[in-house]
Amino acid sequence: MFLAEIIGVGSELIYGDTLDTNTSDIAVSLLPYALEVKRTLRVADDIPELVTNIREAWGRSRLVVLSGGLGPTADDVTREAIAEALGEPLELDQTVLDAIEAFFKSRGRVMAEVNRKQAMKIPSAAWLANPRGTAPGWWVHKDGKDLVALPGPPAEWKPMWQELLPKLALPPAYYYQKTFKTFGIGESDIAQAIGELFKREKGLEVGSYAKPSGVEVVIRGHNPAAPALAEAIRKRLKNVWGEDDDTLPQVVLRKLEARGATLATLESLTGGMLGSLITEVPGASKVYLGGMVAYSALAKARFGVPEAILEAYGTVSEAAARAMAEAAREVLGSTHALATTGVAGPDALEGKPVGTVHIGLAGPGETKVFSYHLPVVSRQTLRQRTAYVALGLLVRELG
Ligand SMILES: NC(=O)c1ccc[n+]([C@@H]2O[C@H](COP(=O)(O)O)[C@@H](O)[C@H]2O)c1
Repeated sequence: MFLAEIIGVGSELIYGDTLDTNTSDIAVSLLPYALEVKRTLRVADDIPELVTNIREAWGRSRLVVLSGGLGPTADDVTREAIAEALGEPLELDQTVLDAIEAFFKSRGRVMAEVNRKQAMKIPSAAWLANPRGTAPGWWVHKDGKDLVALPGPPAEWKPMWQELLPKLALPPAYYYQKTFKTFGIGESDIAQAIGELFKREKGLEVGSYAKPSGVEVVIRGHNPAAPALAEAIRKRLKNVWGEDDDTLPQVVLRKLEARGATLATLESLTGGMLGSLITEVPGASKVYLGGMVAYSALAKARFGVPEAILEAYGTVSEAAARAMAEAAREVLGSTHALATTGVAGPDALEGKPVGTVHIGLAGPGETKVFSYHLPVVSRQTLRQRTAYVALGLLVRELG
């Protein structure tokens, strides 16, 4: 297998002003080829640092892809760094300069002098047109290898890259990937269940990843034995609610729709997150009647939670969660309802510690309440986790 390396360029990637998704998106796009991406880098807008890294990557790899640093300002130095690393001069291309000027004119603006540098390239590079921006990319094919420089904005580089990929004539390879999505079990239990099948060998990799919607198990690799391994792992996993691109809200809605059921929500702790997750799915209206955010005791009472329950047990209680789910089901006339209540912090509430969560699930038969002490990472993650747990519980209940 040949190596491919991907370098994200920009100080903003190092400090997190912009989260780097480009290097992994490019790595994923290379999976169907016989190239191995063993490292991706993020490098500051610093010529010496870039030159060193480009030289190293170019020395050992079949393909080097850079993203970012092709803008017009002083901190955009990818072109200069490639020129120095490959030992070639930068030359102005009048045709490209005219095209950049025309791009500005078409938007009723005048090209600034700084944009001139975007029309510079080294002799061995071919231009990659960028119809969505002013920064054209470069494609260098030299010594049987390729180096590609793409602009940073995804809306600009993605179509350019899609067009270029077939032209690079990269060696194709068999590739398989399967993701199993689980609910309600931890990573260590999953490792236990998978046992000796949890392997990492040449061209075959099993990984488990904790996500807000539960632990995901991924089987991937270029090895033709991958599908059989995935099948064997699937047999050992319990609580799988979906695969690959499935999302929890999607699966909830699909299952409810299949049985002609409808859903309502009454949210306190999650303040609308549950409704928001559900309504992300196109066609949610076929199943989701709606929901209410009842953050105060007053709102809970107005939506039909008996005041006596709130007074006797508090708003963060099993009894409140039960009454909330039943009230939602009653008020909207749905077959099913979910309710959330809990303490997101920073302080304890009603004598209950941060992380206390009660989820009410009302169905045509009975109402169930699930109570948790979720790990307190932050207010936001606790609330998000609660919304996903509520959906996971409903999926499990629906079978
Ligand atoms: N019944 C509920 O779930 C409910 C409603 C309002 C606030 N709270 C909690 O009370 C505490 C104080 O709330 P605020 O930080 O929104 O003022 C937080 O921990 C919050 O999560 C819980």
